[in-house]
Formats: sequence, structure tokens, C-alpha cells
Amino acid sequence: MTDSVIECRNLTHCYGERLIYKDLSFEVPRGRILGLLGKNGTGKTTTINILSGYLQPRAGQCLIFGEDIRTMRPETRARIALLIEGHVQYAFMTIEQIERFYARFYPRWNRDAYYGLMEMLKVAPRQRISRMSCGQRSQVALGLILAQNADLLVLDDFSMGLDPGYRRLFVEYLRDYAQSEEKTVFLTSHIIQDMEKLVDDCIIMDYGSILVQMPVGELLGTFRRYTFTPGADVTIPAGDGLYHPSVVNGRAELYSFDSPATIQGVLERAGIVCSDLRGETLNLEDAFIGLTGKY
Ligand SMILES: Nc1ncnc2c1ncn2[C@@H]1O[C@H](COP(=O)(O)OP(=O)(O)OP(=O)(O)O)[C@@H](O)[C@H]1O
Repeated sequence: MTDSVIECRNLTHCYGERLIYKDLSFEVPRGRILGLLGKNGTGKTTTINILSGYLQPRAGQCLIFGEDIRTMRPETRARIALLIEGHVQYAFMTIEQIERFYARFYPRWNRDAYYGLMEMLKVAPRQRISRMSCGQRSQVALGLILAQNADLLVLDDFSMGLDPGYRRLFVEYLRDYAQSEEKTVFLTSHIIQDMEKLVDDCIIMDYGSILVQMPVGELLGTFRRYTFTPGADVTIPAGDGLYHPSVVNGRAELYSFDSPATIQGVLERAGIVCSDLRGETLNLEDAFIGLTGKY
């Protein structure tokens, strides 16, 4: 019996004839916060739409709490809170009206979690959501998500439109909330500083496949940027555990999970002698760029 809340096996998705990815498999363990990272258009929202049951993949299977999402019982679905790119439906309602409306659908509704966040909004409680700014609407959407008191939170682009102060507040709140209540969270965001503070594990997607899935601590502890002064006319080998070699301002640069001694050996076998090889560990944003390339 596995202790994974989400299990996706061999997902393949196409829009028309266009293949987005093939055989994507991953799991989200119970009680962990997992961040899905990838460049624009790699298929993060597509994956979340498949997980939500809005999209049917061309092939593969998706289980949440051990049930196939296509045949999931309503009681199981009620354990999942879903944020789709920060949208609030029923924006003609006010903050108070929407809280009362949502509360009727969720047996474990936690009004205090919603109003705790809404108190920080600098808007009148009777203001319609449609007349709020983009970031304020996102705040309402997040309040509605937390109040559901779900066991699994799936948040697509949760930081959309939020200012730095609110983002920090929400990231700290969500971290404590997920830890103390043993929630599982699967989320995406392009604000990698937030992801670094928030997530336990990350999946980094490239076009068509997953590059890595591992705890963030392990990624930051092992993935390094290497630099050295290249001789004239050298071609730095790619592949073989070396990511995105390039020469920037006269310094050769490459990224790798391998140790300095291994890199030195790989370079020497390629005929490159470097006496000043330097390896440095990275923050999550630099590791992301090292793995996926600048463009
Ligand atoms: N309804 C659709 N019909 C056809 N192609 C689509 C559709 N939705 C998305 N795509 C294409 O599928 C690819 C993946 O899109 P998706 O929205 O999943 O990416 P994403 O990783 O969430 O991107 P972003 O970081 O920009 O939000 C993109 O190339 C996009 O153009």
C-alpha cells in the first residue's frame, strides 16, 4: 500500500496532433508540499487540468487518494481544494456573500481561516469581487481554498498578481498550515523564491518530459555551477551529466550533479586542461536555469 496522495502513471497528452508530453509519471507523498516548475508552455497547467479531471489525457492514469480521477466518488473529490490560475467564480458577489455561498458546499468549512486572510485585505467587506484588483481577487481565491479544510490542495499559479508582502505572508501561512494539519500540497508558481521557501520536493519539467523530481534540499546540496578559464578553441562537451555548457565573458560555465573530481575527469578526457575549476552550490532559481537553460 503506497502512501502517495497523487499517483500519475505514464501520462501522455496531446492537443490535436501536438504532443505536449509522453509517459509522464510522478507521485506526491502524503504530507509533503511539492512544487511543479517549468518554463512557459511545458505543460504545468495541462497537468493540473488532468489532475482535476477537466482534461482527459491521451493515455495514462491518475489516482488521487487511490481513486481514478475519472470515476472518483464525490466524497473523495470533496477532500481536494483546487485553485485554477487564481480565478474566483461568481465575482459579482461581495466578500461576505461568497463566503456564505461556498460554506454550504463544504462540510468542513473553516470560516475563521477565510476571514483571517480577508482582514488583511484593504477593501470594504461589501465591495464586489469584480471591482477588486487582480491581486486582491487572488487573495479572496486563496481564502476560499484554505477555508475548505481539504486534505489535498492543488494550486495553479497561486502567486499570480500578489504583492511581495502578501506572498511572503501566504507562503509562511501555508507552510505552517500544511505542516500542522498534515495537508498535502501540489502547486505551481513562476516566483521561484516563493517555491524555495515553501516546497519540500520539486519536479522540474522540460518540454516533453520531467528533468528531475527530488527534495529541494537534495537538489540544492548536489547540483552545482562549474566555471573555469577555457583555452583557445575548446568545445565543451554536453551530455554525460553536463548541462548547458557555455562561455560567458571569457569564463566557461556548465552545470552538473557530479562532483568536482568527476567534472575534472570528464573535461580532461575531452582534451580540456583547466587548473582553475570552481564549483558552487546554487539557489533554486539558478539551479532551475542551470537545468532548463536560459532559452
Ligand atoms: N486548449 C489548448 N489547445 C491547444 N493547445 C493548448 C491548449 N492549452 C494549452 N496548449 C498548449 O500546450 C502547451 C502547454 O500549455 P500549459 O498551459 O499547460 O503550459 P504551462 O506550463 O502551464 O505554461 P505557463 O507557465 O505559461 O503557464 C503550450 O504550448 C500551449 O500552447
